Amino acid sequence: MTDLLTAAQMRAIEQAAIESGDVTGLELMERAGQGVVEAIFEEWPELDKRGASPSRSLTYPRPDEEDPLRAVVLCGPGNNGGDGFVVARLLREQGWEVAVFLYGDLEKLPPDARVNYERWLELGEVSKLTLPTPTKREVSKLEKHAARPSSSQGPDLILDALFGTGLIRPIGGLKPALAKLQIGSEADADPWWPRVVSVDIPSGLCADSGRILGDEGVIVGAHLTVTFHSKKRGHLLDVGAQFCGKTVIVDIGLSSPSDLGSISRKSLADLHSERRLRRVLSQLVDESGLPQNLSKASFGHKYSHGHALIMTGGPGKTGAARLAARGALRIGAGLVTLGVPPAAQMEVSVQVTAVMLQRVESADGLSKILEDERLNALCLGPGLGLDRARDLVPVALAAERATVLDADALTAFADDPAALFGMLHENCVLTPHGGEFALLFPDIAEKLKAVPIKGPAYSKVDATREAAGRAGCVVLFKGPDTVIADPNGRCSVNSAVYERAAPWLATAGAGDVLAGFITGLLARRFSPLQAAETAAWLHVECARSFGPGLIAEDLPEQLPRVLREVGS
Ligand SMILES: NC(=O)C1=CN([C@@H]2O[C@H](COP(=O)(O)OP(=O)(O)OC[C@H]3O[C@@H](n4cnc5c(N)ncnc54)[C@H](O)[C@@H]3O)[C@@H](O)[C@H]2O)[C@@H](O)CC1
Ligand SMILES: [K+]
Repeated sequence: MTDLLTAAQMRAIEQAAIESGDVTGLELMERAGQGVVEAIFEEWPELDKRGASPSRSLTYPRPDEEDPLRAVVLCGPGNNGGDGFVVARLLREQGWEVAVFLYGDLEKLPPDARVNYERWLELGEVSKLTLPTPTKREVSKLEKHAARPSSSQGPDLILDALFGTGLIRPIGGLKPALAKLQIGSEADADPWWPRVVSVDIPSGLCADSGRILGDEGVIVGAHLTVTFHSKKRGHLLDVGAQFCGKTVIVDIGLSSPSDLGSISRKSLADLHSERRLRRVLSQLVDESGLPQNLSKASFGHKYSHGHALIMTGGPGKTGAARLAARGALRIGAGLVTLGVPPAAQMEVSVQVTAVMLQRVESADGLSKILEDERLNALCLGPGLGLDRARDLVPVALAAERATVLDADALTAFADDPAALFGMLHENCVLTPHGGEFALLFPDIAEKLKAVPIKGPAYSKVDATREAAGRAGCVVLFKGPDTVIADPNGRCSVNSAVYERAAPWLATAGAGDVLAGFITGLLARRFSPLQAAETAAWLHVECARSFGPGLIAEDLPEQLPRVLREVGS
C-alpha cells in the first residue's frame, strides 16, 4: 500500500467497509487496539510477558520481574480514545497495572468508544481530565501515576490515544499535563523514559499536513506510532516524522482506496517506493541488470537516448551546471552538452570529458543551437546567474523542448512570476526549494507558513498541487518531504525520513545533481512527471547508498550501483 491518505479518505474507507456489512466499527476498533498491543510487543519484547521472550532492550531499564508492568493510557473524546480503552483492557488482561484517563465528556463519547469504555470499567477505573484544560488536581493525579522511576515507581509505557485523524483544534489546554509527563514535544521527549506510544498519530499533529495545530505547538512526542491500514500524509509531511518516532502500519482488513468509487485517483497522493516505481525504473535497466546506457546490447544509437543541453553561468560559476551534466549523463542521456559563455569556455573545457561543450553567449546563440532538433531536453538554472537566466529562459521555453527550470531560472522571475507562467508549457519541470517556491508562489507559501488554527490544515501536497495548476507544468517542491505534482492534480511524495532518511543530502550542489537527473530522464523521453518522480527517488537512493561524508559529486557516481540493485 503506497497511498498516503487524508483523514477524510481514511474515514471513507472505514465507512465503506462498515456499510458493506463485512465488518462493524467495533470490530475495527478491536483490531486496531490489538494491532497496537502487538506492535508494542514487537518493538519492546521485554514487555511481552505472554511467552518468555528475551529482553533485547538496551535503551530502557529492564522491567522488574517481580512487579507488574504499568501503563498510563490517555484516552481522548473520540474513537482514538476508543482504541485506547481497547489497549488498556488487553494490557490489563495480561496482568498489567493500567491507569486510564479520559480527556473529555463521557456523555459525548462516540458509540464504539463508549462500548469500550464500559468494557474497561469492568476491569478498572477511569480518571477524568477536564476538557479543554484539566484542573491542577487532575494533572497532579496524572503526574503521580506517571512519575519517573527516580521519584517513585514509574510506568513502563504511556499510551497516547488522545486524538487521531479527528483532530480539528489545537490542544493547548493539555500543555501543562503533557509537560508534567515530559512527553510534550520532541525536544522534551527523553529517549530513556518513558516509552511513549501514539495511537494512529501523535496527538496535536494534523493527519493531513504533518503540521502542529496552534501557535503554542503542543504535541505528544512519541517513540512509536502505530497507524492503521495506510500511512497518513501527516506521518511524512512537514514536521510529522519528527514526532512519530518509528511508525508502524497495522492491517485492520480494509480495502485499498482504489477499490472505492468514492475516492478519485486524482485526490490521492502516492508514496514513492521501489515497488511503485519499478515499471519506470525497469526502463533504465536492461535484462542483464546493467543500466541501459552502460549495456552495449541495448545501446542502439547514442541519439536514441536523447541529447540534453545544460546551460552554465559565467567564469567561476560553472560548477553547478557541470554537476547537473554529470547527473544527466550518468542517468543515461545519450549525449550531454554544456552551453557555456565564451568567457567560461576554458574553465569548463579543462573539467569535462564525456560531456560536450558548446559556446552560447546569449539568447541569439541559444536559439541558433536549438535549431538542432536532436537537443530534446534542456536544463537552465544551476549557477546560471539572474541576468543570463532572464535572457535565456524565454528562448528555451519558446523552443518547446522538455525543460527543467531550477535555481536562478526560478529566482530570476521573482518580480513577475506571471511572466514565467505565461511562457511555461506542459513539458516543463520546476524544482523549487522552499525559498524559491515562496518567490514564485508567495500567496501559496503564506498559506503553508501561517500557523494552522484548525484541522485539516493546508498541506505541502495542497500547496504543490495548487502551484502546478497555476504554473501549468510539473512542480517538484524539494525537502525531506519532496512533493511532486502535475497540473492535472496527480501528486506523489518522495520521502527521505524514517528508514529512507538521508541527512547527508543537505549538501551544496545536491539540488543541481537532481536537476541533472531529471533532465537526463527527460532526454530519455520519460514524461515530466515520471522523470521528476524517478529522479527524486534515485537521488535519495544514491545518497543512502553512499552514506555519511557524501558530497554532491558522489551522487552521480552512485547511480550505476543503485541502478544495478534496482535491476537485480
Ligand atoms: N477510520 C478508521 O478506519 C478507524 C479509526 N479508528 C480510530 O479512530 C480515530 C478517529 O476517530 P475520530 O474521528 O472520532 O477522531 P478523534 O478520536 O481523533 O477525535 C475526534 C473528537 O475530538 C474532538 N476534537 C478534535 N480536536 C479537538 C481538540 N483540540 N480539543 C477537544 N476536542 C477535539 C472532535 O470534535 C471529535 O469529537 C482514528 O485516529 C483511529 O485511532 C480505529 O478505531 C480503527 C478504524
Ligand atoms: K493519538
